Amino acid sequence: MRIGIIGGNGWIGGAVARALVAAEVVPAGDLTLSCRSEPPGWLPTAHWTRDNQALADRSDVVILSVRPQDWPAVAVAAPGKLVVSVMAGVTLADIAGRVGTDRVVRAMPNAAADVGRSYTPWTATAGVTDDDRVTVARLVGSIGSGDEVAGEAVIDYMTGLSGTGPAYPALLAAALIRDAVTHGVSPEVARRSVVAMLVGTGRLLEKTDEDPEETVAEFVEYRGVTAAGIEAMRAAGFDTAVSKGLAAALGKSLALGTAKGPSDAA
Ligand SMILES: NC(=O)c1ccc[n+]([C@@H]2O[C@H](COP(=O)([O-])OP(=O)(O)OC[C@H]3O[C@@H](n4cnc5c(N)ncnc54)[C@H](O)[C@@H]3O)[C@@H](O)[C@H]2O)c1
Ligand code: PRO
Repeated sequence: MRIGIIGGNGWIGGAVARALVAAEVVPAGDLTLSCRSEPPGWLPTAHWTRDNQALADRSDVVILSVRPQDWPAVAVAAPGKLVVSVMAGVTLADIAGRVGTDRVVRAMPNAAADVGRSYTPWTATAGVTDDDRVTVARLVGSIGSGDEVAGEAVIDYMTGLSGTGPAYPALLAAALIRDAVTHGVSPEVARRSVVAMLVGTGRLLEKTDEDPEETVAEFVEYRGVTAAGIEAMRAAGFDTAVSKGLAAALGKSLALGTAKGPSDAA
């Protein structure tokens, strides 16, 4: 199987490229990566090109990883081939029509792909075969875990949820660290303690399979220090702020699908 990544020099395209080779889904020589400028120097044995049509012609699977705003300028035909898009907002029908195939998948990874911990939901057109699903599961498995989900509405929503990857936990972490530092904790200790909290939380939730709602309830029922913190955060609008943030992210995700013009101008 030969794989091509349009936008292979980007944040996500590059992470996927390195993961595919590391997981031995494809040898570097069978990987084609397109970029708009000089090849960056990593994966030197992959085939680098500026010609997206040449990339599609020498690949069995084409991954689309340009920003949604740059998609209208990508002219590429991959008739009948499996095309996997990671682009926010851009629809299956748009891709199928432009590329000329009925085998299209929309997958939504996140930046933890860089450390093999992306959660990547995906959905497929009716033309996607059982063999294609096995291929997509291998692609997704190389950067972490994922699930096939029912329809594009779920992908559009998940773009603003799991697609944001480390962003919301980092937002919480930054607020926690800022507050700790204003209370006299050294920045190094604040950062180390908060990162340990995030990693520890992830590992605990994974290990116990506990619903986070139960974790919160357990601490609230304990009626101690943590309960006081949780209740004050909720009274100050924590849940509302999260809902509003997710609604804004969904709105942007839908709007990006109809975005026009180069990302540089966005
Ligand atoms: N960054 C994320 O966390 C994230 C998460 C999920 C999905 N995505 C999606 O992944 C896609 C890529 O995002 P990114 O963050 O990697 O962006 P990026 O800007 O880092 O990478 C995009 C790459 O595409 C290149 N490019 C643009 N037009 C091109 C063309 N015509 N031919 C070849 N290369 C071209 C750019 O030069 C750039 O290197 C986007 O559609 C985005 O919605 C990103
Ligand atoms: N990260 C990209 C963005 O912020 C796409 C989904 C999440 O647009």
